[in-house]
Amino acid sequence: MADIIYTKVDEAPELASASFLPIIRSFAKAAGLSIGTKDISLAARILAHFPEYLTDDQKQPDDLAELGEMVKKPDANVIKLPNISASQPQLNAAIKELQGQGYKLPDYPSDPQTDEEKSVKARYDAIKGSAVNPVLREGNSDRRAPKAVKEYAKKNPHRMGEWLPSSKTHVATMGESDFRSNEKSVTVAAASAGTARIEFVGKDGAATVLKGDWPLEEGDVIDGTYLSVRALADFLEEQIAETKEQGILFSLHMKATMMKVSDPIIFGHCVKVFLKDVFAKHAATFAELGVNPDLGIGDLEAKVATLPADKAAEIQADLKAALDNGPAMYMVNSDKGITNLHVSSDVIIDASMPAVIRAGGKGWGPDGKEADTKCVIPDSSYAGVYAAVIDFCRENGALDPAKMGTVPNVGLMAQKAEEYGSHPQTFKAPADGTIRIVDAAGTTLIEHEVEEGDIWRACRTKDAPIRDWVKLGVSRCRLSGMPGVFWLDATRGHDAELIKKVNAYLPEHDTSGLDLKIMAPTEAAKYTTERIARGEDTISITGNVLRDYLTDLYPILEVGTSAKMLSIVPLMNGGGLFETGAGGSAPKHVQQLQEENYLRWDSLGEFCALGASLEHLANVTGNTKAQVLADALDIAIGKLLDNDKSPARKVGGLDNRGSHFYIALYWAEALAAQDQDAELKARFAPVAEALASNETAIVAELNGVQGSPADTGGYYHAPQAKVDAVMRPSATLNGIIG
Ligand SMILES: NC(=O)C1=CN([C@@H]2O[C@H](COP(=O)(O)OP(=O)(O)OC[C@H]3O[C@@H](n4cnc5c(N)ncnc54)[C@H](OP(=O)(O)O)[C@@H]3O)[C@@H](O)[C@H]2O)C=CC1
Ligand SMILES: O=C(O)CCC(=O)C(=O)O
Ligand SMILES: [Mg+2]
Repeated sequence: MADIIYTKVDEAPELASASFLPIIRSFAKAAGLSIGTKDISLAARILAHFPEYLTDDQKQPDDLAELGEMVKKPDANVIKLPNISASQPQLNAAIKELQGQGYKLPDYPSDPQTDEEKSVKARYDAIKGSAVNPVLREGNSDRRAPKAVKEYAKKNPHRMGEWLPSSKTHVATMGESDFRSNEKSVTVAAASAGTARIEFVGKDGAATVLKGDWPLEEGDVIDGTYLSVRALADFLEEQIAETKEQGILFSLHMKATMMKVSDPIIFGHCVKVFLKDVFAKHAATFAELGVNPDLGIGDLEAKVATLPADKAAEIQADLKAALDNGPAMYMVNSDKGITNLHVSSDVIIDASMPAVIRAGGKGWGPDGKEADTKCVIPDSSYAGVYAAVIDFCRENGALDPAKMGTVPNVGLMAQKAEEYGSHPQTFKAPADGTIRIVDAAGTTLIEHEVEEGDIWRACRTKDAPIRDWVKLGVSRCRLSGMPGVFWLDATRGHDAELIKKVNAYLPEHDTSGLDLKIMAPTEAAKYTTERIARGEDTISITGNVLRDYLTDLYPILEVGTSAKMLSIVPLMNGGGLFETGAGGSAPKHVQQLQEENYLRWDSLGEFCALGASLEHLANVTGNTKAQVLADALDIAIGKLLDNDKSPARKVGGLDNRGSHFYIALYWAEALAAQDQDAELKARFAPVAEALASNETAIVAELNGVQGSPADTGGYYHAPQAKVDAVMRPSATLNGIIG
């Protein structure tokens, strides 16, 4: 096995890897270290699941499954870049691209009839959404801004939009009949351990098993809850009308990728309510076309375009009228007419809400201008966190990155904890009736009365990850000297169970002198935000959803982007998973590369993860050369920041490739300057010299390609040779690295 596994992913980070991975390999080789790769891209995951449709040389191993086993072993050392968590439209597009390249994959069967179609659909559904991270995250999460990054941001504060007291931007949430308010939770007792089932009981008393083999262990915290779709539709209708009266933008913020079963349905309800008249008037045509509102307005438009011209024109006119008559919508791309409701994966709450707050409470309207917006977050479990930060900014003005404190996060996520592991236990109620969890002994643990279409889900949080999370929280507070807040709400079913466990496990650790609190999320957000405004630091110790939300929210306000985060997953069996940054795969960046051969992706997250991975390797194996590489890289990162060699946003500046040249230069210089390892010193002195003396030529070669379109030969499955040609345009640099 290679010493370090670097994942092959999608979109912007994968483009960046084409440029950065050869540099890593070249430096690591000098220390006798090998870097392997595992392909967890969307395309590779599709190909791995359909071998019988492929020729022998098209077949691919299931790298994700292999990695999933690897992370359970003590010697695991994996650098994990962000990958696509595919929405249905993205999955369809990837299948189409692969088919076009000669892979005879089946289409996604939306209405499977035969056994084969059912098997195909089940396999595609397993690839959809957040199908990678939950498999690899066999540990809890430690995300924080590295010291050098935080100091750089204070000295060079990024632009923040102005917050005015008159801002009408606000959060709207249901507050009743939603997941938060219907939640029931129990900690599994010894008598309930074993295989539980989840079943639906109709009004006639007949029971149908929705999920038959749900293994529960003593100590697991399980929750069941549902969101009433009748209440949801009423709520959305009110909010849409109110947005129009308020004269602001309408925006919906969901996590349709990670919450791949529930959130596309909620998104679909919003599409249907927003376009109520269109769906009513054209019900028959939409049924014939197979229109599914969960797939968004984008899919609807594509299907309508296949109709005879006059019919298509009629529906298009009605659609336009509906959009014109409703409140102005928050846009993904106003130039191209892409609305918030086009594709469920275009607006993802962890990235979208912080962007609104960073911009002073503004979103982009259909007229291409910034405006205040209503942020609709239907479920009220965590909506109050954003409301608290928005209220704070409205009252106190924008936070100041030059002065603000920092909010590292310790997140409970191991072993598919909480909501993010709930997909296999999420169901649309087939009719009016009851959904219940029945334990192995036949006792009902949790039950809810539901109406047809209601979205019901059950989550599980295993005991060992909770215990490990409490330990990690205490240890981060001890090491950093910062106070820590457990964001848990005693009035919520699940959190009340967790509070009992936190109180039981805290005494296992030395907490003397530590400032540890438990606060409900909205209060915790207020408290933490008031503290950062005063320049004070606070660790947030949270569940899985808040881990996701807060590790974009605070970093985006503090340092401008979550790309610069150190994102460590200490694996429960002793290995290390090093995630790169806390953000995603930035589809916008790929578009920019295709249009003008400029990649503004910032690889700082990769640099930090690589440093942490090398350090972990040195600690575990005693390889001192790995430690020397890590120390030198740390110096190089500091220098890169000080000298402003991170990518700029626009053509003309230094882009991703240029920043990789500088990290290589500074890394080589630091290795040449150190005295711990003479061999590495001698090896890298001429490399540093060659890079430094060719700086002007290399930067000219790298920047010279900017400004015209770039063709990588594919989006989801681009041929490596073409990507390499685009991403490695400097023959001089390639020569030195090679
Ligand atoms: N760990 C993982 O595997 C994750 C995967 N994802 C997946 O990524 C895809 C896109 O998600 P989305 O919500 O749009 O989030 P992204 O983080 O990909 O994009 C949001 C915006 O954040 C900024 N950004 C993020 N990373 C960087 C970086 N390294 N350098 C510079 N800017 C950056 C960019 O904004 P700007 O340039 O305008 O400032 C970008 O347009 C989805 O498929 C999602 O599921 C999302 C999160 C984590
Ligand atoms: O797995 C995903 O879909 C996204 C993960 C994410 O956003 C995060 O971990 O911060
Ligand atoms: Mg996230």
